[in-house]
Amino acid sequence: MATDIPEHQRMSDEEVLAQIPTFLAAGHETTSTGTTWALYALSENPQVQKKLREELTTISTDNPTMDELNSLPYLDAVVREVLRLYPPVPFSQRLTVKEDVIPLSAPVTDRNGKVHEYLEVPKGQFVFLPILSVNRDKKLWGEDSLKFRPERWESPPEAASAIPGVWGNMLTFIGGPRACIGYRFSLVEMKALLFTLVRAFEFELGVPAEEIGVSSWIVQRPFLRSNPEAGGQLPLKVKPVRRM
Ligand code: HEM
Repeated sequence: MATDIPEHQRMSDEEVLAQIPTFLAAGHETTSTGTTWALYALSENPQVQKKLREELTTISTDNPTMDELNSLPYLDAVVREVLRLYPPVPFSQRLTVKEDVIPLSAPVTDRNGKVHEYLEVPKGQFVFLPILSVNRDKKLWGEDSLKFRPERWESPPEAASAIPGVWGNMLTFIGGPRACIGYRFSLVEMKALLFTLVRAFEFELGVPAEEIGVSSWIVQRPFLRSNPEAGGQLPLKVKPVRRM
């Protein structure tokens, strides 16, 4: 236990141990799945993979520092685009603890034709947070919102800046006081993994793209449509990169 902080702020061994399942579920599954989707997107977009590899080989060490990883603009754009298009946590929800009013940026018409300038929510109401839908919304991201295009981060659309996410104008890590506490760590972790993998190997899908489905529960993962019982998987062909 840390002795350099006041006693009332110290955590007991029991409290520290109780964090482990959270960190395994919230920290490991999400980042590993995000990296899996990055390899999927790079396999489906060989020209992006090539451009990324060219940038990664400008660094002379195999063990870059965090600052070196963060200095690579195309790696940053690739990670942003992966986490926009394939957010590992596709949705969440909240339960209102008191009656409230949700302001709207523009009026909405409900299925009965009634126009709402704002939404009234009663106490005890579940509110669905559509992370994936907001990250892919054509009204926010443009007509090519479903396309994997890291170059969009050179000038992100004005409309997306209104998304109240804690990071990157997207809802991938949610926003507000209960946003993801591990997002900075996971970003640099994904960058470090991609740095090492993409410098060393070329990736191609090991099955036709139509074979790959998306299973979505808390974390969304790829699976094989011909073998859903086997659970999450992404077969890839991996070849060592030949350095001249
Ligand atoms: C790509 C990787 C990650 C994604 C997409 C992600 C996503 C999220 C999301 C969406 C939430 C909000 C869930 C909700 O309240 O409904 C969340 C919360 C949380 N995340 Fe992450 N996360 C990632 C990585 C990490 C890492 C690496 C850690 C820890 C090392 C972590 C720890 C947590 C914790 C403890 C919370 C709960 C925060 C709270 O309720 O106050 N996450 N994460």
